[in-house]
Amino acid sequence: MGKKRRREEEKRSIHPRNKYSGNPPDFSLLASLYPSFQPYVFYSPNGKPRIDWKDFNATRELTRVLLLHDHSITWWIPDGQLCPTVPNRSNYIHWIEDLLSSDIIPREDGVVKGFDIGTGANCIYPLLGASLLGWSFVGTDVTDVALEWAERNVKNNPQISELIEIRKVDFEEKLTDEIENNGESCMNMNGNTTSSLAESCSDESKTYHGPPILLGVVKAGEKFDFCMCNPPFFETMEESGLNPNTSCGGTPAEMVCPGGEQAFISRIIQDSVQLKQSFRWYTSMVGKKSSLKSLIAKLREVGVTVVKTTEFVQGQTCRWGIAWSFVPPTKKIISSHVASKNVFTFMLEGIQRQFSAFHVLQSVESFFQASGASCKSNAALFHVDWFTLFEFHFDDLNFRITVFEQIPGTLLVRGSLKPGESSLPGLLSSIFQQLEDALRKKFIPEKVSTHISTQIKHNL
Ligand SMILES: C[S@@+](CC[C@H](N)C(=O)[O-])C[C@H]1O[C@@H](n2cnc3c(N)ncnc32)[C@H](O)[C@@H]1O
Repeated sequence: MGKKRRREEEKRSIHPRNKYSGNPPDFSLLASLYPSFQPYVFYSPNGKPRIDWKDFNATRELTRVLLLHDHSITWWIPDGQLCPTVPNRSNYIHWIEDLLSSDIIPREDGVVKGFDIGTGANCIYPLLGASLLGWSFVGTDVTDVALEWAERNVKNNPQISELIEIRKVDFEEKLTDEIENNGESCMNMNGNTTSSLAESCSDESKTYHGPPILLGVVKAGEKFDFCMCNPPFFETMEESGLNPNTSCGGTPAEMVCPGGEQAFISRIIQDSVQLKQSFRWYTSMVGKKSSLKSLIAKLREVGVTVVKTTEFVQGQTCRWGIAWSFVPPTKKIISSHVASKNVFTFMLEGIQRQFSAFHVLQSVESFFQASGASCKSNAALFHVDWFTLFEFHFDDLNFRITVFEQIPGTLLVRGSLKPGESSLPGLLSSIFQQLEDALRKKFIPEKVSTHISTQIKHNL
């Protein structure tokens, strides 16, 4: 990879507020300051300090010294437990920070309260969130080793320990319920997947049968600003492609769950439907793009008000973040027709749920075809931050219509002249008005349409 490309990759992979953005860990400096790190550092022929990323002891020691040096956190995990990379994990924290400070949903003041699903022995998110941003956390887990070490990691940091509660997911009772209601569960009492049970669950491979995640763990009346989760991504250890004893560690209890991430996050979605606004934002990491797409489809079905996604590039791997909310979005009253000389836009709000951006695009196409124009549609692929982009060209006028899906039920329709074109803006404006009328008529129930246009009138 060329230098320029590598720099671009690095830029893409790290959040601008991340401590390590433009300032990667200096192994040489760390080795000189922390003698215990020294044995893991070697120098490549060009004199660059390196560590062996396949050596669990090296990655664990790096995490330990980074947390100590840059965050004043005292930290440790036992052999084989999942070892987090500090810069990567910080990206997720900063993304949540962005969500909380955006005005997508109304902001709230006060100490931010987070809920870390499956905090692990490493307890990385609460430790980072509390030390970087002063957030308070409930961190949950199911395994004894995770709970014991998460507690230790909190207690060893008295400067933030008041901010973090480690909560055991009490699933013995629930397990009994599950057995009564659903037959067998796929987890044993220590949160490990037992192979015979896992096999017996394979028929319902995408259904989660494990311990509770949010419902039954969140206490009555509790409110959180967000939940976050680095879920067990895989259905089997083979799928994870990881040897539990190498590199960044990861035991089956940490990496695997029957049905994989799809089942695990689907349960979070199910729980969120019950808990609704007990959380302002529900979020999770997602490991596969295919899961991301079907999770977004599920979210549409359950009627969330907002969905956001992001991409986390982590070395060779790419992960996604998904966030949703049931809090009504901050209403942005946008003038029905914002027109510059060459760009025309309007919002379609309150679209009936059975219609997607794709249906709107098809109608745009039919609208132009009906008037004899020749057009070519191009459904481009799904993008970061969940807007779906479709383009098509109205050849004679060299006009492009783009339909952006902003949040479920709200689309932005944008029409623009191709760069360098100076066609007849008056004509375009009139065509665009007719298009808006046709789309409103087709996709927006009359009541909503009247309500929105009244609001627009009052706010102009
Ligand atoms: C991939 S690890 C993530 C650990 C840590 N958060 C990190 O990012 O490195 C997933 C964790 O979820 C835990 N877990 C599995 N099922 C759970 C449940 N129902 N509730 C809470 N934690 C669970 C596992 O024990 C494991 O520690």
